[in-house]
Amino acid sequence: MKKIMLIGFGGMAHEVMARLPQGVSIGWIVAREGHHAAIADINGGAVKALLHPSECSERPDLVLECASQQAVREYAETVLNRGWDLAIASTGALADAQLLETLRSAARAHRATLTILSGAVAGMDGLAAAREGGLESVTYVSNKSPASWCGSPAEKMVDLDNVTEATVFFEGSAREAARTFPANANVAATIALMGIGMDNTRVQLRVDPHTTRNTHRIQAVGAFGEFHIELNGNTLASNPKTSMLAALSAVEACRRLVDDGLSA
Ligand SMILES: NC(=O)C1=CN([C@@H]2O[C@H](COP(=O)(O)OP(=O)(O)OC[C@H]3O[C@@H](n4cnc5c(N)ncnc54)[C@H](OP(=O)(O)O)[C@@H]3O)[C@@H](O)[C@H]2O)C=CC1
Ligand SMILES: O=C([O-])CC(=O)C(=O)O
Repeated sequence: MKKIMLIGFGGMAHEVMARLPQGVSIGWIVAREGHHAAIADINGGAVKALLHPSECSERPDLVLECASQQAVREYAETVLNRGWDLAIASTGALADAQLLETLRSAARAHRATLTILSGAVAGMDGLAAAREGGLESVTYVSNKSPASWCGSPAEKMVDLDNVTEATVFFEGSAREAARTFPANANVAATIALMGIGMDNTRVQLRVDPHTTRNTHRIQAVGAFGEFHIELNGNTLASNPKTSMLAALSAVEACRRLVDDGLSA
């Protein structure tokens, strides 16, 4: 049985717990103290609640971050310095070039892997392959409902309650997008990390009162040719900011621990 550590106890973490592949169990959950009683109730006390990964004295088979960019800043280096493999959802934390370098060198030094979950988008394998031949441009457009942008800085850029048609409220680099919208624009950072980088990836963020889905459009142009991907993702019932596919990419990372044979 593979035993993983979850970081976070919100929408994505609950989806992972509900869909955990056979042969994988959750040994530890890093969460704020307010969640510890609920964690202690899972599977008759089989899961240990922690305030920090350093409280764990065993080696998890995988540490899965489903929390926030702040959580990546707080815990990722500790995890990698112990030589534990880490997969992150809050990829926008890596818009901080210094943190990215720190985590890369910790992973190299301790023979751990730092996996960027594909999250809410598809095509990251093709984008990384295209990069090998040279990419000219990568653009990303995110289109979400007002509920998705609620609680984000979008509130100050557009009137979310009264918007009547799809409206662009942000244009800039992936680095700016990921930093400004930490709970909504991790996808911009993921695309940048797999493609032409944080400063060269152009991003447009839109609010659309006529949708309930999170739509991600990627256009990549390079020596390989050109691709356009449009993904219309359903959101989690528990969190309209988060696409179900993002949670499913975390589930798939767990499945890789037990499936051998074919790999994408
Ligand atoms: N790469 C991608 O495509 C995507 C990435 N994401 C990222 O995944 C994250 C999780 O999504 P989701 O589960 O839907 O979000 P939720 O807001 O539903 O849950 C986040 C959980 O993480 C906890 N948390 C946040 N920061 C910390 C911390 N520093 N220490 C301990 N616990 C922490 C929260 O604690 P509390 O309840 O105490 O506040 C909460 O339990 C998002 O914030 C976003 O960064 C999301 C969607 C797509
Ligand atoms: O889940 C999504 O559609 C995207 C998201 O929140 C993010 O990029 O942070």
